[in-house]
Amino acid sequence: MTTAAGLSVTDLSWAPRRGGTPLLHPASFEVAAGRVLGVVGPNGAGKTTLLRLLYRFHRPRTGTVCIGGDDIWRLSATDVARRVAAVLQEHPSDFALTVAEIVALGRTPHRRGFGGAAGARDRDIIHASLAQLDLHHLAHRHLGTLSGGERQRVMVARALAQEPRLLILDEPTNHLDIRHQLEVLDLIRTLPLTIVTSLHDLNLAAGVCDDVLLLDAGRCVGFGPPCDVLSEAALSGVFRVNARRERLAPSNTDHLTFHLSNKGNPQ
Ligand SMILES: Nc1ncnc2c1ncn2[C@@H]1O[C@H](COP(=O)(O)OP(=O)(O)OP(=O)(O)O)[C@@H](O)[C@H]1O
Repeated sequence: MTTAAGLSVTDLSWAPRRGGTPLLHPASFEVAAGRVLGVVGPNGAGKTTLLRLLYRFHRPRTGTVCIGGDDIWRLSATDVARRVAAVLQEHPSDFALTVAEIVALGRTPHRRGFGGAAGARDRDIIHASLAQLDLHHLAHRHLGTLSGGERQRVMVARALAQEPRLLILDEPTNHLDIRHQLEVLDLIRTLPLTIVTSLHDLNLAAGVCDDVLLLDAGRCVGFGPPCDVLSEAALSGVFRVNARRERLAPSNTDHLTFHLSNKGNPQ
């Protein structure tokens, strides 16, 4: 049984070239073990760049990323893979592998030596991961024959099979119909892991995340509970729209709506 690990980010910045313009300006924040952080912001704000730093794809220009108290650049790649799993927007192109084979790849960091045989525990975990994402009926299908939404669920199942302590998700609801969006978000809420997820849908972010981090042109301009960070003023400024927070009846919940500034604001 894995346990969630806290994430601690200190003065983290990144630029593609030494001396180049930073795509992420120094940012510091903490995510306590078991919490869900949503990363939001307009296209090109730096969400994917930040996530890539968290799963050790980019080496920081400045600062550190600590998971469970350890700097990820002081750990081996295998140790990082035992702590962090990432579900990315781009899917692997090994279309000839079956769904079960792709999910089994999630066990790789836990095997002794590459190519080590799967044991009973590996098989149990693969089975449970397929079940959690409702994939058993697709287990023997080749990835290349699946729809975009089915592939997305396979990638989440592979990440769960990795038994990470921190799960990174880049737009996990992409390609998913409303039912599967709700199922993946429900799963996110119930997993006993620390989760960092980018989300474009700000109402989904407000509904599923404990905290949100708002990025604008590579700068962290807000961090905290959704009701504080996703204010009308902040969203209107960052997304250059008129953002309104409205109260829905009869559910009595908040809902954000957006209008282009030059088109007036329906009352
Ligand atoms: N390796 C790179 N070299 C140069 N520019 C890059 C590199 N990676 C990202 N960028 C640029 O950095 C900016 C932020 O990109 P990023 O993918 O992090 O944004 P994002 O917030 O995830 O955007 P979206 O919502 O469109 O997915 C973009 O302008 C992008 O073109």
